[in-house]
Amino acid sequence: MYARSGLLSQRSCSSHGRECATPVLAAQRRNNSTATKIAVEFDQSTGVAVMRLQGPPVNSLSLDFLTELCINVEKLEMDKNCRGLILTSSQPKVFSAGLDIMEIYGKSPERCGEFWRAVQEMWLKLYGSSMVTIAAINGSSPAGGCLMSMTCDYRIMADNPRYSIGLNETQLGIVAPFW
Ligand SMILES: CC/C=C\C/C=C\CCC/C=C/CC(=O)SCCNC(=O)CCNC(=O)[C@H](O)C(C)(C)COP(=O)(O)OP(=O)(O)OC[C@H]1O[C@@H](n2cnc3c(N)ncnc32)[C@H](O)[C@@H]1OP(=O)(O)O
Repeated sequence: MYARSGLLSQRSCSSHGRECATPVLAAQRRNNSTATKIAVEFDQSTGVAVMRLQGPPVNSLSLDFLTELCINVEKLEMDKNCRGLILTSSQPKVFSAGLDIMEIYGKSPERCGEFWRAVQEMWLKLYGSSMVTIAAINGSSPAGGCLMSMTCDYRIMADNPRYSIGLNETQLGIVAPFW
């Protein structure tokens, strides 16, 4: 979902010194899902977009989720009026539970490869963004959730002792591929 006044066209541009993505994007080619796991509100007057993660129950990062996230970041990146992006969660108590472990458990090497490429695409898009990016971490954010927030320029976390954040994935026997 991308809510703002006016239509967002997928044009090539170089405003604000940015090189924009080509109109046909890798993430878009991959996206078959119609469900919306990301809601974006763009405030024209401030130039700041708020991206809410709304994948129940815990915003786990599935291939569909990552694809939708990348498409939305790309769209905002192409909008010369958008200068800032706040990433936050609509789910109670959880920012993101990290990678959807069902996407890697018992899957073929090809499928795992596709999934890890999508993970890489996500953090490269956020880390390389020309927008000022802020993770408003309003819940727990283990492993891939922590990675996602680390790729933002700034992080602010809700002060609640029940919320945790960190790279705990080795406890599950998961080692990120060599990038
Ligand atoms: C620039 C950077 C370069 C390099 C970076 C280097 C390294 C980065 C590597 C990143 C790698 C990441 C790997 C991963 O992310 S693996 C996933 C790790 N995640 C976890 O271990 C989280 C486990 N979950 C929890 O701790 C809790 O669920 C949580 C605190 C998030 C929420 O707790 P709550 O009590 O609110 O809910 P639950 O009842 O526990 O869960 C609800 C249902 O959600 C399911 N669930 C939870 N987490 C996941 C997940 N990750 N994937 C899929 N499903 C998940 C859980 O099983 C429950 O399901 P049901 O039982 O209701 O069916």
